[in-house]
Amino acid sequence: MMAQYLEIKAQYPDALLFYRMGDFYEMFFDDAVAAAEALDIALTKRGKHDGEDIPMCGVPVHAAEGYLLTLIRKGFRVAVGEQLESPEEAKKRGYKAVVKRDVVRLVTPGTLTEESLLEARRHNYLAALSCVRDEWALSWADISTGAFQVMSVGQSRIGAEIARLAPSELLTTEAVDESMREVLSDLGVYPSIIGASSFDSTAADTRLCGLFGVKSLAGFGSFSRVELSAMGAVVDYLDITQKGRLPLLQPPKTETVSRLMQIDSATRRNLELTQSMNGGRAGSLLAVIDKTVTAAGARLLERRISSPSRELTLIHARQEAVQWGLETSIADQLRDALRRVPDLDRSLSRLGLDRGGPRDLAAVRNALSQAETICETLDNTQHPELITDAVGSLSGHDTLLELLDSALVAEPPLMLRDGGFVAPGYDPALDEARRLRDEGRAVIAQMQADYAEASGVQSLKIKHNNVLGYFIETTATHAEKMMSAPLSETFIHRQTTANQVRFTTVELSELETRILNAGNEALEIEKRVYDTLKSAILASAPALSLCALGLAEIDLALGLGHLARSRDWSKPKVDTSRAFRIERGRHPVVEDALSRSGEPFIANDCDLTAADKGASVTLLTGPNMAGKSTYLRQNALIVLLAQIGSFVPASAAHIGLVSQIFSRVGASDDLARGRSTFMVEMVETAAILNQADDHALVILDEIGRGTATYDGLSIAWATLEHLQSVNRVRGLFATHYHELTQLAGTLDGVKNATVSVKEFDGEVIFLHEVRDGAADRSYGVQVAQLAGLPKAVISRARSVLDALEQGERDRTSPKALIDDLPLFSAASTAPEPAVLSAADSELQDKLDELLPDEMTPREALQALYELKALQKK
Ligand SMILES: Nc1ncnc2c1ncn2[C@@H]1O[C@H](COP(=O)(O)OP(=O)(O)OP(=O)(O)O)[C@@H](O)[C@H]1O
Repeated sequence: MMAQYLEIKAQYPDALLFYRMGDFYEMFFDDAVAAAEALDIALTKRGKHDGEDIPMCGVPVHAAEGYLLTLIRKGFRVAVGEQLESPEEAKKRGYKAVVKRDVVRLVTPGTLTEESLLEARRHNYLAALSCVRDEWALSWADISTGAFQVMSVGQSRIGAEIARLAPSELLTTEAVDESMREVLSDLGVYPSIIGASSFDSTAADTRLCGLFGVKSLAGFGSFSRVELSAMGAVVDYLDITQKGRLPLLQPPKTETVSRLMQIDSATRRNLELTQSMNGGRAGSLLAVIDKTVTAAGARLLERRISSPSRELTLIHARQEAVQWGLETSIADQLRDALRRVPDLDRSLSRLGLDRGGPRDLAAVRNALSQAETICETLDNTQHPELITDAVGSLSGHDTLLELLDSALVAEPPLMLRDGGFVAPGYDPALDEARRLRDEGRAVIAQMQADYAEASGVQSLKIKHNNVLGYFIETTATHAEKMMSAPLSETFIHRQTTANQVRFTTVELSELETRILNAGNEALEIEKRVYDTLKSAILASAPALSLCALGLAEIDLALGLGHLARSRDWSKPKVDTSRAFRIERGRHPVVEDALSRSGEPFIANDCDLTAADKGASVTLLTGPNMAGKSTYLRQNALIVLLAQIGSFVPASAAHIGLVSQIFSRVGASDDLARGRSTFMVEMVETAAILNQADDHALVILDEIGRGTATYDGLSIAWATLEHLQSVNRVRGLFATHYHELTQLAGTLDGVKNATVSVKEFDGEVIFLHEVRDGAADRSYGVQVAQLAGLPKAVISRARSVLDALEQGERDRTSPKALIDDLPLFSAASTAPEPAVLSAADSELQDKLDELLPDEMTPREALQALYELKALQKK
């Protein structure tokens, strides 16, 4: 057995080998050590190899999925080695023959299909990155839904595209990995390196034609060599991991960079599109706007947010669909029906890989029957084009639906091997076998009663297990009686356990054979029915995928419509101009968070409309905490929402198509890669200045703050000039360098805006209102006070600030000025006690007790005297 193990393991050096032994998957040697630690299970040993103990650990087959999930999440790949014959079959080949085993599947993060291993509302992409003669292409597939795409991409955009797709697994060759290592590790992507032959473009052509059963791929589009190579690698890897069982992939679709709004990975992170800064879905734009009720609808929304469009007709068509979702009077009825739609895509893919079960058949049936209901509700009226197309895909499945309806019970069991999912009346032979089997069971019950009476042992039971089959069981106290004459003539002893004795009888054995035969027969028939139903479903797979997409499209239109209605969003005007006018815009995520604590969000306008060939940049100054970052982000998000076809959180918006969004918001260290905060900021700024075109939207938040004041100011100054004159972008530039506001007077298309605050009694009150003009100061000290800095530090900071500002006005050098400052005043001021003195609190209590409305003038006067006295004390 060990020889067999080692032979199989040698073929999968990079994966853990799950080696099937009866009801367990066992792991040996280093695999066992690694898995025991990762799974937190006991490490034992079994036998010896080269004189050394063999480490071993194992997981029960019935619970294997949970363990697989943990291992995959921890970055392992698992080769599942199954027994390909029964021990009895093996024995026929000789007493010492080892049961045949082989790997039936390599489980990797990008090739999962199990419901429990996948996140329902997220895609699970397997991607391949290829390079042929300096041309690059990415191909990606989600085998759990069948989506399959390819895209040629310039080398500089690879990082951005991978960030958009966020694949669970990326395939490359050694050479590609070497040249892209820095970009990939920046994104936290560690590729699976596979052989260069998987990327061979000629082999890819043959492989793809074979997969789709066509002579030429021309019918799907024309693909370049590098595109073929990337697609071929995906398919070859699927072939390797699925051991020749290829998933149901849809024909490949080409995606073109120029049709999508380009968003680089830093911007994606900063805007928290599908993930918030802390890595989860909660707190992201996606989480706040997702009102879909099906998993496929949610996945469609994720796809849209990750890649907003730049095609006007498509955006308008999507807007129409959302408008329909908002206005239709039957929205609630439709959403109710959609809620009952199971995940058709994922069931289809499991059936395609022969990894499905009766519940997947039922899922297809339930989805089709809901689709029919929805189709009937929608069929007779006029709809926007997108919805009409979607409705069209819902019908035409009557024959399949009727077949599934008549063949399946309402709620089938999980496992095929348990049987019991075919409806009575569907197959006469099955009904007959089941009748025999069930009658047998009734006879057993009768037999138990008879034996109990004949033996006088009332507690006697007839039971069943997989080792003994049917047997008669009594407690050990009756053993002697049962095993002596006359009872021993009927009851044949089989087994004695700690508390029980087990018997059989000739009659019981005969009955068992009858029941077993009938049961087996029933199961065999059910398996045949399963295969027929599965084939019928797979024969309609392309139409079913379209139906799934149609349902998702309707769900998404209703979801975004619901959002627009419930949050009072409006339909933006999107065209090819260079307009950018947002009235009373809001930040959807911040607004959502504030509304939960009952606080209002202050809406703000934004006008970045640019002249034909010019730029339009607003310089935003204002105190800390006033809402500058929120304002910057909200305008970027509104554009993004507009270009996915959604309504936007504003009372009106007019947006000329944006080609790229860039944002530099907030700073983060990348110490692991030896980059300081300032370095990260400069790398990102460089990317913007080198790439932004005149249809880009750029939002920069406090650029240059990570270095000395004058260095930072100069960099910010030059950056702004470059964006205005060379890139000619529409943009927002938040800064604390008030010196920059002078540029508004000199540079065309640059204007100032500020977020207003009120100062009251030395404290700032944030109004969060953006208005024209420049701020005169940052109120940093006041904000620091709000944050709870000790009073002594605050008052010292105030005097330093006053002196510095005075110095600037008098043109004194800061050095001389600082020399003049009372350097030790902070140290000499004793920190103010944080706790009120006894007299203070007495005074406070007295004040609290007074009720002026209920006092006579005399009482009031008296109280005044008392307060005075207390204050003296
Ligand atoms: N328009 C608004 N309406 C209501 N509350 C707002 C608004 N904008 C911002 N806020 C609140 O103010 C807080 C601070 O906002 P933000 O981080 O945008 O300030 P900032 O000006 O960028 O600050 P800093 O300069 O310190 O980075 C937010 O967390 C939010 O709770």
